[in-house]
Amino acid sequence: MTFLVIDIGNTRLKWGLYEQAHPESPLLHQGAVVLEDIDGLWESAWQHLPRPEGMLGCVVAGEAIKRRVEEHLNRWGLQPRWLVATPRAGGVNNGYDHPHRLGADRWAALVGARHEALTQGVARAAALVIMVGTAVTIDALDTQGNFLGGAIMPGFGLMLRALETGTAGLKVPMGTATDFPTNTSDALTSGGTDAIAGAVDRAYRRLARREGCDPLLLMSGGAAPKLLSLADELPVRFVDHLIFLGLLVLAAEQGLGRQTS
Ligand SMILES: Nc1ncnc2c1ncn2[C@@H]1O[C@H](COP(=O)(O)OP(=O)(O)O)[C@@H](O)[C@H]1O
Ligand SMILES: CC(C)(COP(=O)(O)O)[C@@H](O)C(=O)NCCC(=O)O
Ligand SMILES: [K+]
Repeated sequence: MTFLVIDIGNTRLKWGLYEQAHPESPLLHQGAVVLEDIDGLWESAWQHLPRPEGMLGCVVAGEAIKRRVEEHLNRWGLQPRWLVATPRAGGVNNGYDHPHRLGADRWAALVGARHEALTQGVARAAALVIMVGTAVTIDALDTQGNFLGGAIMPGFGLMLRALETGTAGLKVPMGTATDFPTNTSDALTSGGTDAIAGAVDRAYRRLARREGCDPLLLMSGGAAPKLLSLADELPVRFVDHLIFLGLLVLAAEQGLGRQTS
């Protein structure tokens, strides 16, 4: 069999085709498209895949996008299943005031992170989960797998666009992050990088203090490579497929391996 996982964010749809609905399953095929190109997803990629026997997805991009993807899934006769955050699943307790209002992508990433943390040994099982996409989220898991809460801030693109539209003098090309920027492009890129890195640093220290140990620091998302330099200061691990991993853990738990259409 094969099992499809989908992560639809506010910028891109990411998909992965796995051998089975299981966290240790091999990844067979994967791809990503920006939301503007979603209508071509069947012709460009999915029609060439072996038909998945089941799927689980998370979507934070809204109903219209979700329905367009469901039309593609229908061509396989595949019943769409979209994750909603719950009070407890995949070994994680959801501490959000209204658990179901937590973004499904954050929920999947937390479940994936908990799975990662446990495979590293209980002493280091607290984790900080950073997703760097359209927005940046910084979510904390304690040593027991309780999601304590987490912050949302604008991602690189949103920060730059806000500065561009809100000022007259900041319409410049992308720059490079440096310690002491000496031109507008570098100043903007450095500002965005420091804003995110500084927020991560604060959250990391806060969680370490609370849990009395060094948390696992996991970073994922399309723009995570822009924060590579953070590894000079913090023990950050870049993980490619944290959301896919969480979706597989949850799919296995829900017995979605063999869905009927
Ligand atoms: N081909 C690409 N098209 C658009 N953004 C890209 C691309 N490659 C990397 N990125 C970066 O990744 C970010 C989107 O990351 P992603 O995790 O897909 O976000 P989301 O889950 O919010 O859709 C963009 O803001 C951009 O910085
Ligand atoms: C925080 C998010 C906008 C992140 O979206 P992304 O950057 O992945 O496109 C998304 O997880 C969301 O809409 N969450 C719902 C609100 C919440 O989590 O509190
Ligand atoms: K995301």
